[in-house]
Amino acid sequence: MTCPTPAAVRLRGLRAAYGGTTVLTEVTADVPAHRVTALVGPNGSGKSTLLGVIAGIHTPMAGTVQRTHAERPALVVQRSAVPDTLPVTVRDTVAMGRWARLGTWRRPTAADRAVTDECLERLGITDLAPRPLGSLSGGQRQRALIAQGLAQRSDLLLLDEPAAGLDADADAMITALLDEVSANGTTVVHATHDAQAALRADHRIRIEHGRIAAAEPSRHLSRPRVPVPGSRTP
Ligand SMILES: Nc1ncnc2c1ncn2[C@@H]1O[C@H](COP(=O)(O)OP(=O)(O)OP(=O)(O)O)[C@@H](O)[C@H]1O
Repeated sequence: MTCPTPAAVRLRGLRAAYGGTTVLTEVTADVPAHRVTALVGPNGSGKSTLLGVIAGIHTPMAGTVQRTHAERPALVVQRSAVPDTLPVTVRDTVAMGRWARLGTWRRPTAADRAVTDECLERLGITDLAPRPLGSLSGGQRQRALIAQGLAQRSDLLLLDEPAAGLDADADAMITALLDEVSANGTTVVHATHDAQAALRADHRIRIEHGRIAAAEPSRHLSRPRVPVPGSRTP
């Protein structure tokens, strides 16, 4: 199913599997550029797998993923995917978001450190920066992972249930953040079980049993947006 605005990601006839088990079948959909798309569906329907395929970390068995983005996608995983024992601080975790841009040998510049500071601040975790990641609560850790995703400054931001387990204030903050990021030119896709969060998105793709069940724009999609080149902000 396609959407009426320019697509940032075009998925055509995708099939994805783990070992011999197919979990996505004939997935065809478009992700609108510079908008927030909510990926919805029941547990096990294939949302995380599809995010992995879009991010390029899960290779599909068939079909194509066409991305119009210039930059490597930023994927924010669920906090449960990060081991408690990882011996890094919150600042290290967020700074890792800069690694893809740094390359192997370059040291972080003042600009890289400024982006890290900005993302810590944006997620309200500056005071947690020196703490080991493993010592944080689930919600605090989730914020750190989102800050890491923002620090990549990618034009395609993918998030797997970013607000799961967050309190109401943090949930509202994440929603506002995703809107702000997309308004500044980044394409956002987030998997969610939150019906309200899905309704607030510009566009929704519903997956059931590994197949696209529906793709529907909201009224917001006709809202004019003027992305400002180079001004993607956390
Ligand atoms: N690493 C894996 N190895 C084998 N099977 C997997 C793996 N990861 C996911 N699966 C299976 O693939 C299917 C889709 O899982 P996926 O995590 O993509 O669903 P989801 O919609 O994100 O679920 P949830 O809402 O519970 O997070 C499920 O049947 C799941 O059991």
